[in-house]
Amino acid sequence: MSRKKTPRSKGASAPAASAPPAANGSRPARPIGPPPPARPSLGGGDFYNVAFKIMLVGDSGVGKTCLLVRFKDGAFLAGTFISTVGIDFRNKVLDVDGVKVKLQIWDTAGQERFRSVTHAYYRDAHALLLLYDVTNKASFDNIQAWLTEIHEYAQHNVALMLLGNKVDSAQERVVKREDGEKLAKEYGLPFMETSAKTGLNVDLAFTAIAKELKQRSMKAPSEPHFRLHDYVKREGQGTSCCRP
Ligand SMILES: Nc1nc2c(ncn2[C@@H]2O[C@H](COP(=O)(O)OP(=O)(O)OP(=O)(O)O)[C@@H](O)[C@H]2O)c(=O)[nH]1
Ligand SMILES: [Mg+2]
Repeated sequence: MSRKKTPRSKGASAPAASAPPAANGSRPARPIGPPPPARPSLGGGDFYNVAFKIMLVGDSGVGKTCLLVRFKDGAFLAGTFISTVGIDFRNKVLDVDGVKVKLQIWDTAGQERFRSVTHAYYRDAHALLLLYDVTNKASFDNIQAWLTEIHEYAQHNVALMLLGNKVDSAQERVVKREDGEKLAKEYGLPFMETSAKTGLNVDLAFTAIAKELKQRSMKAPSEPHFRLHDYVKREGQGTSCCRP
Protein backbone atom coordinates (compact mmCIF):
# COMPACT_ATOMS: atom_id res chain seq x y z
CA MET A 1 0.00 0.00 0.00
CA SER A 2 1.51 3.26 -0.96
CA ARG A 3 0.92 5.91 1.65
CA LYS A 4 -0.09 8.75 -0.63
CA LYS A 5 -2.02 11.16 1.50
CA THR A 6 -5.57 11.90 0.42
CA PRO A 7 -7.81 14.68 1.66
CA ARG A 8 -10.47 13.93 4.23
CA SER A 9 -13.74 13.44 2.38
CA LYS A 10 -16.71 15.44 3.53
CA GLY A 11 -19.13 13.92 1.07
CA ALA A 12 -19.61 10.40 2.31
CA SER A 13 -21.64 9.92 5.41
CA ALA A 14 -22.41 6.72 7.23
CA PRO A 15 -25.98 5.77 7.89
CA ALA A 16 -26.36 6.20 11.60
CA ALA A 17 -26.16 3.10 13.70
CA SER A 18 -29.13 3.64 15.98
CA ALA A 19 -27.85 5.79 18.80
CA PRO A 20 -24.61 3.91 19.37
CA PRO A 21 -23.38 4.36 22.90
CA ALA A 22 -20.00 5.78 23.76
CA ALA A 23 -17.35 3.26 23.01
CA ASN A 24 -14.96 5.79 21.59
CA GLY A 25 -15.54 8.74 23.83
CA SER A 26 -17.27 10.76 21.13
CA ARG A 27 -20.70 10.45 22.64
CA PRO A 28 -21.95 10.48 26.22
CA ALA A 29 -21.66 7.13 27.92
CA ARG A 30 -24.82 5.19 28.62
CA PRO A 31 -25.57 5.17 32.34
CA ILE A 32 -24.46 2.05 34.18
CA GLY A 33 -27.30 -0.31 34.96
CA PRO A 34 -29.52 -2.87 33.32
CA PRO A 35 -29.55 -2.93 29.53
CA PRO A 36 -32.06 -0.62 27.87
CA PRO A 37 -35.20 -2.22 26.47
CA ALA A 38 -34.70 -3.99 23.18
CA ARG A 39 -35.77 -2.12 20.08
CA PRO A 40 -36.08 -3.05 16.45
CA SER A 41 -33.12 -2.43 14.17
CA LEU A 42 -33.48 0.21 11.47
CA GLY A 43 -34.56 -2.28 8.88
CA GLY A 44 -37.02 -4.01 11.21
CA GLY A 45 -36.41 -7.61 12.16
CA ASP A 46 -33.78 -8.16 14.81
CA PHE A 47 -34.15 -6.43 18.16
CA TYR A 48 -31.15 -5.08 20.04
CA ASN A 49 -30.18 -3.21 23.20
CA VAL A 50 -27.01 -1.45 22.03
CA ALA A 51 -25.46 -0.85 18.62
CA PHE A 52 -21.88 -0.37 17.50
CA LYS A 53 -20.08 0.34 14.29
CA ILE A 54 -17.11 -1.82 13.33
CA MET A 55 -14.87 -1.25 10.32
CA LEU A 56 -12.80 -3.80 8.46
CA VAL A 57 -9.57 -2.34 7.08
CA GLY A 58 -6.41 -3.62 5.43
CA ASP A 59 -4.85 -4.05 2.00
CA SER A 60 -6.89 -5.15 -0.99
CA GLY A 61 -7.20 -8.93 -1.17
CA VAL A 62 -6.47 -9.75 2.49
CA GLY A 63 -9.99 -11.17 2.89
CA LYS A 64 -12.08 -8.45 4.54
CA THR A 65 -15.21 -9.15 2.51
CA CYS A 66 -14.80 -12.90 2.93
CA LEU A 67 -14.38 -12.51 6.69
CA LEU A 68 -17.61 -10.53 6.88
CA VAL A 69 -19.53 -12.97 4.69
CA ARG A 70 -18.23 -15.87 6.80
CA PHE A 71 -19.38 -14.14 9.97
CA LYS A 72 -22.74 -12.99 8.61
CA ASP A 73 -23.74 -15.96 6.45
CA GLY A 74 -21.38 -18.77 7.50
CA ALA A 75 -20.20 -19.16 3.91
CA PHE A 76 -16.96 -18.70 2.00
CA LEU A 77 -16.72 -16.72 -1.23
CA ALA A 78 -14.38 -18.92 -3.21
CA GLY A 79 -13.41 -18.32 -6.82
CA THR A 80 -12.93 -15.05 -8.61
CA PHE A 81 -11.77 -12.20 -6.42
CA ILE A 82 -14.20 -9.29 -6.69
CA SER A 83 -12.60 -6.26 -5.12
CA THR A 84 -14.91 -4.07 -3.04
CA VAL A 85 -15.78 -0.72 -4.57
CA GLY A 86 -16.03 2.07 -2.01
CA ILE A 87 -17.70 0.77 1.11
CA ASP A 88 -20.48 -1.62 2.06
CA PHE A 89 -22.05 -2.72 5.32
CA ARG A 90 -23.92 -5.62 6.93
CA ASN A 91 -25.69 -5.88 10.29
CA LYS A 92 -25.63 -8.73 12.73
CA VAL A 93 -27.13 -8.95 16.21
CA LEU A 94 -25.23 -11.01 18.79
CA ASP A 95 -26.29 -12.09 22.24
CA VAL A 96 -23.50 -11.00 24.56
CA ASP A 97 -24.11 -12.17 28.12
CA GLY A 98 -27.85 -11.63 27.76
CA VAL A 99 -27.55 -8.27 25.99
CA LYS A 100 -28.53 -7.95 22.33
CA VAL A 101 -25.61 -6.22 20.64
CA LYS A 102 -26.11 -5.02 17.10
CA LEU A 103 -22.95 -4.79 15.07
CA GLN A 104 -23.05 -2.64 11.98
CA ILE A 105 -20.00 -3.87 10.12
CA TRP A 106 -18.46 -1.70 7.44
CA ASP A 107 -16.46 -3.47 4.76
CA THR A 108 -14.03 -1.00 3.20
CA ALA A 109 -12.21 -1.19 -0.11
CA GLY A 110 -8.51 -1.86 0.38
CA GLN A 111 -7.56 -0.25 -2.90
CA GLU A 112 -5.72 3.04 -2.62
CA ARG A 113 -8.09 4.84 -4.99
CA PHE A 114 -10.97 4.51 -2.51
CA ARG A 115 -8.98 5.74 0.46
CA SER A 116 -10.51 9.21 0.57
CA VAL A 117 -13.99 7.66 0.76
CA THR A 118 -13.13 5.35 3.64
CA HIS A 119 -11.36 8.09 5.63
CA ALA A 120 -14.72 9.76 6.20
CA TYR A 121 -16.05 6.67 7.98
CA TYR A 122 -13.25 6.19 10.49
CA ARG A 123 -14.39 8.87 12.88
CA ASP A 124 -17.69 7.13 13.69
CA ALA A 125 -16.20 3.67 14.14
CA HIS A 126 -16.26 2.18 17.62
CA ALA A 127 -13.92 -0.63 16.61
CA LEU A 128 -11.57 -1.53 13.79
CA LEU A 129 -10.48 -4.96 12.66
CA LEU A 130 -7.16 -4.53 10.87
CA LEU A 131 -6.33 -7.44 8.58
CA TYR A 132 -3.28 -8.71 6.78
CA ASP A 133 -2.89 -11.86 4.71
CA VAL A 134 -0.39 -14.42 6.07
CA THR A 135 0.41 -15.41 2.46
CA ASN A 136 1.22 -11.83 1.44
CA LYS A 137 4.24 -10.19 3.07
CA ALA A 138 3.46 -6.74 1.66
CA SER A 139 0.08 -6.73 3.38
CA PHE A 140 1.87 -7.42 6.67
CA ASP A 141 4.52 -4.77 6.04
CA ASN A 142 1.75 -2.25 5.40
CA ILE A 143 0.20 -2.69 8.84
CA GLN A 144 2.32 0.09 10.26
CA ALA A 145 1.07 2.48 7.57
CA TRP A 146 -2.51 1.41 8.28
CA LEU A 147 -1.98 2.18 11.95
CA THR A 148 -0.71 5.64 11.05
CA GLU A 149 -3.85 6.18 9.01
CA ILE A 150 -6.04 4.90 11.85
CA HIS A 151 -4.38 7.24 14.32
CA GLU A 152 -4.99 10.12 11.97
CA TYR A 153 -8.64 9.49 11.18
CA ALA A 154 -10.20 7.29 13.89
CA GLN A 155 -11.24 8.19 17.43
CA HIS A 156 -8.22 8.03 19.73
CA ASN A 157 -9.66 5.24 21.88
CA VAL A 158 -11.20 3.14 19.11
CA ALA A 159 -11.10 -0.60 19.93
CA LEU A 160 -8.58 -2.22 17.62
CA MET A 161 -7.65 -5.80 16.80
CA LEU A 162 -5.04 -7.21 14.43
CA LEU A 163 -5.99 -10.29 12.38
CA GLY A 164 -3.70 -12.44 10.23
CA ASN A 165 -6.08 -14.04 7.73
CA LYS A 166 -5.84 -17.05 5.34
CA VAL A 167 -4.08 -19.40 7.78
CA ASP A 168 -5.68 -22.33 5.96
CA SER A 169 -3.12 -21.72 3.17
CA ALA A 170 -0.27 -23.35 5.06
CA GLN A 171 1.82 -23.98 1.95
CA GLU A 172 1.71 -20.35 0.88
CA ARG A 173 2.27 -18.85 4.30
CA VAL A 174 5.07 -16.26 4.38
CA VAL A 175 4.25 -14.45 7.63
CA LYS A 176 4.87 -16.53 10.74
CA ARG A 177 2.42 -16.47 13.58
CA GLU A 178 5.21 -15.22 15.86
CA ASP A 179 5.79 -12.23 13.58
CA GLY A 180 2.14 -11.28 13.90
CA GLU A 181 2.31 -11.71 17.67
CA LYS A 182 5.44 -9.59 17.87
CA LEU A 183 3.95 -6.76 15.85
CA ALA A 184 0.74 -6.86 17.88
CA LYS A 185 2.72 -6.73 21.11
CA GLU A 186 4.75 -3.80 19.85
CA TYR A 187 1.56 -1.79 19.29
CA GLY A 188 -0.36 -3.22 22.25
CA LEU A 189 -3.01 -4.84 20.05
CA PRO A 190 -4.99 -8.01 20.61
CA PHE A 191 -4.10 -10.47 17.85
CA MET A 192 -5.50 -13.59 16.26
CA GLU A 193 -4.95 -15.62 13.15
CA THR A 194 -8.13 -16.33 11.19
CA SER A 195 -9.42 -18.12 8.13
CA ALA A 196 -12.49 -16.91 6.30
CA LYS A 197 -12.26 -20.14 4.34
CA THR A 198 -12.52 -22.56 7.27
CA GLY A 199 -14.10 -20.13 9.73
CA LEU A 200 -11.21 -20.41 12.20
CA ASN A 201 -11.53 -17.70 14.89
CA VAL A 202 -13.93 -15.62 12.76
CA ASP A 203 -16.91 -15.63 15.14
CA LEU A 204 -14.47 -15.21 18.01
CA ALA A 205 -12.95 -12.04 16.55
CA PHE A 206 -16.35 -10.35 16.25
CA THR A 207 -17.62 -11.69 19.56
CA ALA A 208 -14.51 -10.45 21.36
CA ILE A 209 -14.96 -6.95 19.93
CA ALA A 210 -18.68 -7.01 20.78
CA LYS A 211 -17.86 -7.97 24.38
CA GLU A 212 -15.29 -5.20 24.64
CA LEU A 213 -17.67 -2.56 23.27
CA LYS A 214 -20.56 -3.73 25.41
CA GLN A 215 -18.35 -3.65 28.48
CA ARG A 216 -17.14 -0.15 27.69
CA SER A 217 -20.65 1.19 27.31
CA MET A 218 -22.62 -0.50 30.07
CA LYS A 219 -20.41 -2.19 32.61
CA ALA A 220 -22.09 -2.53 35.99
CA PRO A 221 -19.79 -1.88 38.99
CA SER A 222 -20.20 -5.47 40.18
CA GLU A 223 -19.28 -6.93 36.79
CA PRO A 224 -15.71 -8.23 36.46
CA HIS A 225 -13.60 -6.23 34.04
CA PHE A 226 -13.48 -7.77 30.57
CA ARG A 227 -9.96 -7.99 29.17
CA LEU A 228 -9.93 -8.24 25.40
CA HIS A 229 -6.26 -9.29 25.22
CA ASP A 230 -6.74 -12.12 27.71
CA TYR A 231 -9.98 -13.23 26.10
CA VAL A 232 -8.58 -13.65 22.59
CA LYS A 233 -5.44 -15.32 23.96
CA ARG A 234 -7.50 -17.78 25.94
CA GLU A 235 -10.22 -18.47 23.38
CA GLY A 236 -8.30 -18.21 20.10
CA GLN A 237 -7.55 -21.48 18.39
CA GLY A 238 -3.89 -21.70 17.48
CA THR A 239 -2.63 -22.64 14.08
CA SER A 240 -0.22 -25.50 14.26
CA CYS A 241 1.71 -24.74 11.12
CA CYS A 242 4.99 -22.82 11.58
CA ARG A 243 6.08 -22.18 8.04
CA PRO A 244 8.23 -20.68 6.82
N1 LIG B 1 -7.43 -19.47 1.24
C1 LIG B 1 -8.12 -18.40 1.64
N2 LIG B 1 -8.50 -17.48 0.74
C2 LIG B 1 -9.18 -16.40 1.18
C3 LIG B 1 -9.51 -16.21 2.54
N3 LIG B 1 -10.16 -15.04 2.68
C4 LIG B 1 -10.26 -14.54 1.44
N4 LIG B 1 -9.68 -15.35 0.53
C5 LIG B 1 -9.57 -15.12 -0.91
O1 LIG B 1 -8.83 -13.91 -1.10
C6 LIG B 1 -9.38 -13.14 -2.16
C7 LIG B 1 -9.70 -11.75 -1.67
O2 LIG B 1 -10.73 -11.81 -0.71
P1 LIG B 1 -11.67 -10.54 -0.37
O3 LIG B 1 -12.41 -10.86 0.85
O4 LIG B 1 -12.46 -10.17 -1.55
O5 LIG B 1 -10.56 -9.42 -0.11
P2 LIG B 1 -10.77 -7.93 0.39
O6 LIG B 1 -9.84 -7.68 1.52
O7 LIG B 1 -12.20 -7.69 0.65
O8 LIG B 1 -10.28 -7.07 -0.86
P3 LIG B 1 -10.76 -5.58 -1.29
O9 LIG B 1 -12.25 -5.58 -1.36
O10 LIG B 1 -10.12 -5.32 -2.61
O11 LIG B 1 -10.22 -4.64 -0.26
C8 LIG B 1 -10.57 -13.92 -2.69
O12 LIG B 1 -10.18 -14.65 -3.84
C9 LIG B 1 -10.93 -14.87 -1.56
O13 LIG B 1 -11.52 -16.08 -2.02
C10 LIG B 1 -9.08 -17.21 3.48
O14 LIG B 1 -9.29 -17.15 4.69
N5 LIG B 1 -8.40 -18.28 2.96
MG1 LIG C 1 -13.61 -6.53 -0.22
